[in-house]
Amino acid sequence: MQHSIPTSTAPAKARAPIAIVNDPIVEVRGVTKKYGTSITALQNIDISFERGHLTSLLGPSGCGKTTLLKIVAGLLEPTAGEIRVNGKPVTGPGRERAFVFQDFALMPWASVIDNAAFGLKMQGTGKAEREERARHYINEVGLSGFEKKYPHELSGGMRQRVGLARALAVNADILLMDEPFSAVDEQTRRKFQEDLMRLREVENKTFLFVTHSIEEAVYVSDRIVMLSPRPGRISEIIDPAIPEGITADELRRDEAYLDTVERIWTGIKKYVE
Ligand SMILES: Nc1ncnc2c1ncn2[C@@H]1O[C@H](COP(=O)(O)OP(=O)(O)OP(=O)(O)O)[C@@H](O)[C@H]1O
Repeated sequence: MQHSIPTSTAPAKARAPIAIVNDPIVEVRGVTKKYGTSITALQNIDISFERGHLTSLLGPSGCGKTTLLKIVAGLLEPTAGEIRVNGKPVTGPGRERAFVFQDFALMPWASVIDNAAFGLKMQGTGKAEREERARHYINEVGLSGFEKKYPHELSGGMRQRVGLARALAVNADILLMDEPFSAVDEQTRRKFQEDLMRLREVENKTFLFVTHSIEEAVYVSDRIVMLSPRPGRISEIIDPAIPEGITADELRRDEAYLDTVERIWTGIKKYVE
């Protein structure tokens, strides 16, 4: 794991916290998003995301996590401000960004390989090449042998892996994941978290990841961006600095881990009735 930056920053009252980023791949500049006239989902968000890192967006329900992810994906337009990816303004979805939906958005009538190859097909990649790439990533996410199966023949965890294979196959640099683990059981979730961290190392991707789970965020993230609601703003930035090579069991007893989980919970609980 690559938790290189020490735990940092204190909650700022007057100004939003600023994260130090050496090599930004995504820059969010002064982004405000209003829905209609009465809902300000995000207000003046400034944040950069480090290339090759896994950053989690965490915060109470309704603080704008999904809205921010969709704006970065180019699926939603900000009311004010802009997003830059590799220094270029975002005007819509792009090849360098892949969105992994909460429900994995698989096509029920298509086999695993066709689902995994779907993004490539949309990009106009020829059949032979897209099947080869899809097979490679099906193998990478541990689904070899299931190429000809259909989504209804798979468990929730397996469907999720197909969604991830599809996102990896288009070779996007940035994977935007909206609560990718919410629909699977705890055991599958843990296995998948480990796989995700391995993939990040092997594939050298940048992950932006929305989660509701504090423990998950602290476990998998290089950096956690905490949002507060009404209107959504950045309230705190935390770099968990979990020791490298630690097992899941050791982690749950690790003092730094427990302190970070507690600190985040203290920040969130005032919003939870
Ligand atoms: N299409 C929409 N129209 C109107 N309001 C919306 C729309 N989408 C989101 N909102 C509102 O904007 C705010 C932020 O929503 P968003 O889904 O981004 O939050 P979230 O932090 O991802 O929430 P959750 O954790 O519950 O998924 C909420 O108050 C939500 O009700």
